[in-house]
Amino acid sequence: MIETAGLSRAQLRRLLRERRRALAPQRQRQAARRLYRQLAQHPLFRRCRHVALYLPNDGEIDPGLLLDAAQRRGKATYLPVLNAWPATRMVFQRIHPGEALHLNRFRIREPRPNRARQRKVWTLDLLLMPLVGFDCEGGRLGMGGGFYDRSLAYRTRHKYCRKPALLGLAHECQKVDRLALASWDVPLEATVTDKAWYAADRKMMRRGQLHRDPCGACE
Ligand SMILES: Nc1nc2c(c(=O)[nH]1)N(C=O)[C@@H](CNc1ccc(C(=O)N[C@@H](CCC(=O)O)C(=O)O)cc1)CN2
Ligand SMILES: Nc1ncnc2c1ncn2[C@@H]1O[C@H](COP(=O)(O)OP(=O)(O)OP(=O)(O)O)[C@@H](O)[C@H]1O
Repeated sequence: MIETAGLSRAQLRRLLRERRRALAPQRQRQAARRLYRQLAQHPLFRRCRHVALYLPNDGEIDPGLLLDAAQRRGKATYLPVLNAWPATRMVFQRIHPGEALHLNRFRIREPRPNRARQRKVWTLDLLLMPLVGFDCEGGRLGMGGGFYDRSLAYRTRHKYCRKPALLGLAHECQKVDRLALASWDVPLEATVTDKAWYAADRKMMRRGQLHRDPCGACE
């Protein structure tokens, strides 16, 4: 496991991105299958009706099998869509199997913006987030654009809001000893890797319940 002491967020991001990009295609496929096995039968995934995922980029662990399973099971599936530059907003838009995609400004595939198919993030049940790095306490390091942080900023105002459940997805080799929380960081309920679940509240997590109380303002 990487020790973060003495490393800046930028240095850590570079190191961890190199690590995940270095995984051979066969290792990536194996990790994706293992990730699927970790999550597909978990109550948080089984019960969710509206789930946002991502299409893998830059060596990220691939949630494609979960996307297929969610669609087969009749769940509504969403992908992140960036608003046109210079806007810094990211929204979640429903995606159907076989839908045409284009490349966004970071060359990540996403659906063409269509307001009618977008859903407010706090009305989703489950958000599966791509991680660059993570710790065992819900700490998360992303690509550094602040897109997920800004989308989730409402959670710092409504601390007891439990929607959506936030699960980070990562390769095991992206685990670090400790990530300092910035004031805008929203902790994850858990991170799921190809090997294990890392949750601050393990018992609740196994039962598929979240440790937060419902927030009336956000229901
Ligand atoms: N698969 C996936 N989709 C996603 C995200 C993600 O992390 N993974 N995002 C999560 O936020 C958003 C895109 N965020 C990004 C933020 C920064 C960079 C970035 O720094 N990219 C370049 C350098 C910048 C450039 O080309 O202008 C790089 O690769 O270094 C990429 C994506 C939306 N979609
Ligand atoms: N709620 C917010 N409002 C405005 N700016 C924000 C907010 N949250 C984060 N940011 C900005 O986003 C930038 C990136 O933050 P950080 O380094 O934590 O990225 P990250 O968590 O790795 O990225 P991401 O959220 O895209 O996965 C920071 O410079 C911060 O100022």
